[in-house]
Amino acid sequence: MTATWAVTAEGLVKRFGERPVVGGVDLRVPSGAIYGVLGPNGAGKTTTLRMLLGIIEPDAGHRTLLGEAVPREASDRVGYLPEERGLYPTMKAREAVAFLGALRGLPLSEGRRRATDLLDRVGLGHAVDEKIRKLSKGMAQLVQLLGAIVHQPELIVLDEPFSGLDPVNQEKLEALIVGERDRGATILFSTHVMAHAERLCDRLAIIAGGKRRFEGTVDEARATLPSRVHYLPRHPAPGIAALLPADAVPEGDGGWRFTLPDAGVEPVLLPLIAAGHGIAGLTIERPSLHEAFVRIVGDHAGHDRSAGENRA
Ligand SMILES: Nc1ncnc2c1ncn2[C@@H]1O[C@H](COP(=O)(O)OP(=O)(O)OP(=O)(O)O)[C@@H](O)[C@H]1O
Repeated sequence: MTATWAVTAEGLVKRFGERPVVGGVDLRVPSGAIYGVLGPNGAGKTTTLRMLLGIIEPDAGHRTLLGEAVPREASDRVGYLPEERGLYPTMKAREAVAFLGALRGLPLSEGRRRATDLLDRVGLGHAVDEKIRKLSKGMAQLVQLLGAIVHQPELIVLDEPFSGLDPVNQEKLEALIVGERDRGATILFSTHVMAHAERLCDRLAIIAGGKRRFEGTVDEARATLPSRVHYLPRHPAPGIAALLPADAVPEGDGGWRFTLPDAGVEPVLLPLIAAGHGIAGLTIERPSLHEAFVRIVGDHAGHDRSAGENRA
């Protein structure tokens, strides 16, 4: 049966001691989507993923994984890159990938065949017979990631998969994630780097302070902040400020910046043109996901920072 939702969670709660680290998170990850769980350090992303996978039990709430109410029953259909990286240092790269696949039910011979192709795809074809301890940290991380997808799981869960990778390997990983989605898999990954989420996510949730603060598409997240207008008059002259919106501020280049009014920019421009100021330049700047994230988590960042410090 193909579930509409690869993952669902309702009111997930986890306490460590007295402190609720996850305080009632709801999630619905559509099958076949790339879904990002975004949040600052200490927000509760890893704890949430671990509860979804059945690695730890929630103190309250319900979740389903590929339609299973007991997540472990779906484990052969899931691939997982945990936050803690680690492979047997004496194992060779191809063997390590095949071994991780075998843990999820893939025959070793098939795992080795697929491992060779996968390693080639990420530019590690030369390292198939290299021992893990001889690989760089980033290369070993890619090997571990291939081990999470070699059995072609329906759901791939990646905890901060981009951290520790150089820009070239980050691009390879992005391509790999898109390739897996195109194969039909669902990808759920956590990150606090907005650029990857902005490029990859079909949908995303932002959690901070153990609570979900936003759920939707990247565009919907960006639309939580108004767009800004940069207007450069052709003929700046005294009195122009009176024709501009109240929040307009002058810029060093002779232009003005203001919030895009609900009615659009035209009602602002028409009087400026009529008064002879003209238009030498006009840009409507949409907020980035980074800016939306900072605003959405802003109120809760202090709490999350102190939580992160507690752990260190
Ligand atoms: N086993 C544990 N015992 C006690 N506290 C824990 C445990 N695991 C996590 N925490 C605390 O729970 C909070 C959330 O941690 P978690 O790792 O889920 O956050 P995160 O969003 O993944 O953070 P990061 O981006 O820094 O990895 C942190 O304050 C952390 O110290």
